[in-house]
Amino acid sequence: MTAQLIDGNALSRQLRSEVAQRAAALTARGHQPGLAVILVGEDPASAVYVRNKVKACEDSGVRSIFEKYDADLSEAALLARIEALNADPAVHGILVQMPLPKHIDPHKVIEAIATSKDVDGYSVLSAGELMAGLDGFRPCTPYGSMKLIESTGQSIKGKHAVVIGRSNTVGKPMALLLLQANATVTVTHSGTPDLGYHTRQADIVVAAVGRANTLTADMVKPGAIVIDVGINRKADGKLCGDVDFEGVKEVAGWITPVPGGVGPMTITMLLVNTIEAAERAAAR
Ligand SMILES: NC(=O)C1=CN([C@@H]2O[C@H](COP(=O)(O)OP(=O)(O)OC[C@H]3O[C@@H](n4cnc5c(N)ncnc54)[C@H](OP(=O)(O)O)[C@@H]3O)[C@@H](O)[C@H]2O)C=CC1
Ligand SMILES: Nc1nc(=O)c2c([nH]1)NC[C@@H]1CN(c3ccc(C(=O)N[C@@H](CCC(=O)O)C(=O)O)cc3)C=[N+]21
Ligand SMILES: [Mg+2]
Repeated sequence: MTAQLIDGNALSRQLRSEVAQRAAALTARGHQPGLAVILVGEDPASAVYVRNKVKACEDSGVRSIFEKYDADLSEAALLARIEALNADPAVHGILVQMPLPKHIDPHKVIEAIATSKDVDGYSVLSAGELMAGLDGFRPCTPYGSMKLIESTGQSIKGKHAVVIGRSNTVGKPMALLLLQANATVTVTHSGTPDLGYHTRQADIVVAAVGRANTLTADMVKPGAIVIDVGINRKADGKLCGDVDFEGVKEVAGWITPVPGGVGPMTITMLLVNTIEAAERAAAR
């Protein structure tokens, strides 16, 4: 192995100890931060992620309000719950786990969440704030991926970053954050004819596709920083990312593992956003 491992669990531990200090300070002033996490339906992966989020809250002194509903919950009932949480001063962040059952419009749900509590950074207004370079909640996965890149100590300015994937929650905001850090950014997607042509020029690659082995060793420039957002389940039940870790680690300069890379950082940045929301509320 020539690449250095970027340890998302270790970086999460560091950042979560800061979160815990800020949570304790708020709690001492009578403003314990609170995060509402809503899960609708029985998706097993969602259940694991939600459990991780609730546990991370408990470990950091953030109060979690976990609400689990059957898959047949009506859209109107979910919107009513969000209205109630919007109005609850003890709730500073609201997260509705995606994906939702088909009869519920995710856009309606996301836009129902008060912008001041949109700790996922999924709303149109939060996305617009990011695009405009204004302060707002940044989506947790790209935000955490930036922290992982920064943890290498390498300057981002002037580097060529290639993002694979253009979803509203990962690829697009990732590209904007890299652009804000003065990288030269290329965004690729399923319509990109020769992915390797682009990634071979990249000093930084962020893979967010949802397909194992999308990035292989022959597609990576020696010394590159490789961030693997993908979460895929192999036939043996184990998790893997979008990157052929075994091959790419022999070429890259830095690489994140799956599990233990971006996943824990997503949860950490959710806590950071929640603390930020609680601090803003306490200052009002
Ligand atoms: N670790 C974490 O915390 C998180 C992990 N994830 C994981 O990250 C992955 C991506 O998530 P998400 O962005 O929500 O997924 P989406 O399915 O919404 O987006 C996938 C993107 O990949 C692109 N794509 C598909 N095939 C190719 C290809 N062959 N070459 C290049 N691009 C391709 C798609 O292109 P097009 O737009 O043209 O369809 C699309 O833009 C998933 O595995 C997901 O589970 C997601 C969130 C958090
Ligand atoms: N409203 C909303 N916000 C989200 O942030 C959101 C979402 N919906 N829907 C699904 C995706 C996915 N996501 C992950 C979070 C943690 C891990 C995570 O903890 N991963 C561990 C492994 C977990 C396991 O063992 O399965 C790791 O990579 O080490 C993964 C993925 C958040 N998402
Ligand atoms: Mg997120």
